[in-house]
Amino acid sequence: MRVEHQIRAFEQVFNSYDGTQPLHRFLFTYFKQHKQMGSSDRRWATRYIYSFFRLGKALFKEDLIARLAIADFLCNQTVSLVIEAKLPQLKEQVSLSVQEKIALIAEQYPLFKLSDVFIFNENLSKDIEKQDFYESFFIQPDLFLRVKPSYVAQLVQTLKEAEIVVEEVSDTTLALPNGIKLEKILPSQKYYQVQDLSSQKTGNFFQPKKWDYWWDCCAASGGKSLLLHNLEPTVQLLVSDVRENSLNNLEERFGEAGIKKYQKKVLDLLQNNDQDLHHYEFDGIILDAPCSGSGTWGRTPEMLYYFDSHKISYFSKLQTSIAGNVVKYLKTGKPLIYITCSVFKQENEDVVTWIEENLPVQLEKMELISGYKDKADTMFIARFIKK
Ligand SMILES: C[S@@+](CC[C@H](N)C(=O)[O-])C[C@H]1O[C@@H](n2cnc3c(N)ncnc32)[C@H](O)[C@@H]1O
Repeated sequence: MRVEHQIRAFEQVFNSYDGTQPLHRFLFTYFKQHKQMGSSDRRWATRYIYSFFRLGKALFKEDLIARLAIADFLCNQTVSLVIEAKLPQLKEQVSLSVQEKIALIAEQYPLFKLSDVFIFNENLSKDIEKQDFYESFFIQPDLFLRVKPSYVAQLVQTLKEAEIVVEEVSDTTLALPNGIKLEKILPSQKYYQVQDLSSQKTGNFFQPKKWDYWWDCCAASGGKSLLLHNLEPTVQLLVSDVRENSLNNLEERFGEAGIKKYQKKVLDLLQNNDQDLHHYEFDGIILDAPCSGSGTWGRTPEMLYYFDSHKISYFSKLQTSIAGNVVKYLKTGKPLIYITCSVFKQENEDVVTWIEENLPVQLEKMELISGYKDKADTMFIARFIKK
């Protein structure tokens, strides 16, 4: 009976969700509207729906609940009622590694193809190691903190006292399991920022100089600006975004981090902004471009199921247009940092080629930051120098 109850709850969630909003937001509203679901019901429905989407389009023609059982088996280290009911022959193997479990599923379901987990294969950036990348979808990424070095020990102790498993990835980075209510354990963000490991690594490309004037032109809530400030606190900053809301969040985060001196503008970079910017000349521009976000789908696996590949060329056009509109405000000899959290060639290498061919800059270096190996996001970064 209980397994049928869980399956019914899963089916109702699955049938009510159409992929138009992020799954976590949908679930928040859904559970509010279905008050009869107790905390255990909510927990199981959440585990099942997330596991289900992590399977992407693999075994698409199989029965829905058989796919749920397979997905739940691949994504979790503990047995569920659905695994017991639908895959009883594998329930003893649930704590094996993802690779071993994939091999077992492939043995029992000859039509299983790992590449169907991520069906947008032909579009991948060239440095993605496909096998590792596909396998990464069955493991939930970690939550990463960027911490001021002198506060690492203190933070680690507080987290351990709260019985959180914490890994010191570097002398400024901590990794925690996802789903922790961090604001309850570490309420002040004065000494740390939540920032993905790969996003932290983009800082290696910035190389700011003392008293430089930089523009973070797609700043959103300021992740890259905070990183830049951390690397070189004397840098003067202009932050802009088309969304005023995001800049309000930025203001709050900057306040908490103690950054007071910066300029902020709401700018649509698809428009001509000369009226606002004609006298500006920057020593560095960070273009953390709007993109498909495909390097972050380990956190939003519903996208494996609902993403429409036509959007890739839409983003690619947006990226080249924005690049074309910002480069003129860069001083000669100074860097343009182009960043995406995408795994698609059209948003990464192809945009780099377009920029090199059409704008007065020269590529210095580029890199795919393969977060899929580190339970982190996958990102792409290129550093150009203005000619
Ligand atoms: C990847 S996010 C930036 C993330 C941010 N840099 C960080 O580290 O947290 C891309 C941003 O580009 C902004 N954007 C999209 N279209 C834009 C446009 N036409 N002009 C300016 N900003 C735009 C979005 O609002 C979004 O905040």
